[in-house]
Amino acid sequence: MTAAPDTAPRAARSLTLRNLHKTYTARGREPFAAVRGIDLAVEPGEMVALLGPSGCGKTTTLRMIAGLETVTSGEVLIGDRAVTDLPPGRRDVGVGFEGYALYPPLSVRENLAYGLRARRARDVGPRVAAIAERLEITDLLDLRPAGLSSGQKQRVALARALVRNPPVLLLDEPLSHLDAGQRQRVRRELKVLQREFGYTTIVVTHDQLEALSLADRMAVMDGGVIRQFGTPDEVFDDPADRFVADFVGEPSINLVGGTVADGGGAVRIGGAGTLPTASRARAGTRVQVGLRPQDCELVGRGSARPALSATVGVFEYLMEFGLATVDLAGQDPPEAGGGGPGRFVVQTPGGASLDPGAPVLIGARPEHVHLFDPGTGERLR
Ligand SMILES: Nc1ncnc2c1ncn2[C@@H]1O[C@H](COP(=O)(O)OP(=O)(O)OP(=O)(O)O)[C@@H](O)[C@H]1O
Repeated sequence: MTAAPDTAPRAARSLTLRNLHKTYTARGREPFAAVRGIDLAVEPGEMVALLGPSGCGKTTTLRMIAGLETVTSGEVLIGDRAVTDLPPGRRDVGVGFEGYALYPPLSVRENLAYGLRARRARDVGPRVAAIAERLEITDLLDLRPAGLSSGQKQRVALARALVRNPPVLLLDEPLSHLDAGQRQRVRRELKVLQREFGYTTIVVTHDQLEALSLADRMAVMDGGVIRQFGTPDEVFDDPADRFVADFVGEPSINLVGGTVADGGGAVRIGGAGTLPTASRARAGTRVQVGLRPQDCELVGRGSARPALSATVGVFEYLMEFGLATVDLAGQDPPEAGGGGPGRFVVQTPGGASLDPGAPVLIGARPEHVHLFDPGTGERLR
């Protein structure tokens, strides 16, 4: 009987986190709860991005999954096997972390082959050559790590994580040191490899575009908890709260104070006018209104649609689309230099151009007008 070749896709495994906590305790310092109860169910072969501001606990979470950090409480399961207390080498995960040791005395080729040899894999040479080709590091194979740039080291670290076809792959900012062109190519290759081999993948990133383009679903974290877990579309179009609405999206969502209009279904924004909303918040409720630049629609004068009156401040032409910064009518003047309370950014279709000083009317579809509690940031549905 012939054994299956080493390069065959491995049966994908699920990855489950159950009420995961991490409290750092250092002598002479207050204990610090970096991760405060994370539940996450990643499907076999799925790619999930952990996204969130610096210090929100992304790397700590990844390190606990890898076994590089002890777990204060909770469970990590790969498939149905609890791995919480296993050392990293027995978890069957591939790790591509920044600065995760490449062995300095070994060449890049030997670094890539090392893990395969340790597992008595076959076809070591061809497998190393194949992954090197795909990550554009063939010409680096005979160099030692010390002679590599940070971008080159990053691609070698990624190749080393991928060459084993691990059932679970953990990546921390895998493309951060690459230049724009290379980042795009390696990102695409990573996605192709992931589809081909079916590794269940968690990728930590600061970069929203990276998260959007790579991930099947994303978990938006803040303060050691997951605020929302969903597809990029769900998170963008249906944010769980103001934090998620504000963190995800480029340019940022417009936020302005308003009051739910008589009869509901619309929200009044000072003297600027009203917008329709799908929220069922009660008439008279004071709210914060969120509307994405991409969801703003320019309304023709004389239209009966509810809309906000504004004046164009600046217009930036960005080829495929334009960005107009407008001042809403009847609002407090915006703070000097920054987006004040009455300032909106409006994305316009390519080809359209708006002159500074021009009056405009901004409308939106009701489902795009999100209302939040001004104090807690909770979504008012
Ligand atoms: N070994 C440690 N001892 C004490 N506190 C730590 C330790 N490692 C991390 N922290 C703290 O835990 C919090 C979460 O850190 P973590 O590195 O997980 O965040 P992150 O979301 O990955 O941030 P970044 O995007 O900046 O890497 C931070 O406030 C950090 O200062």
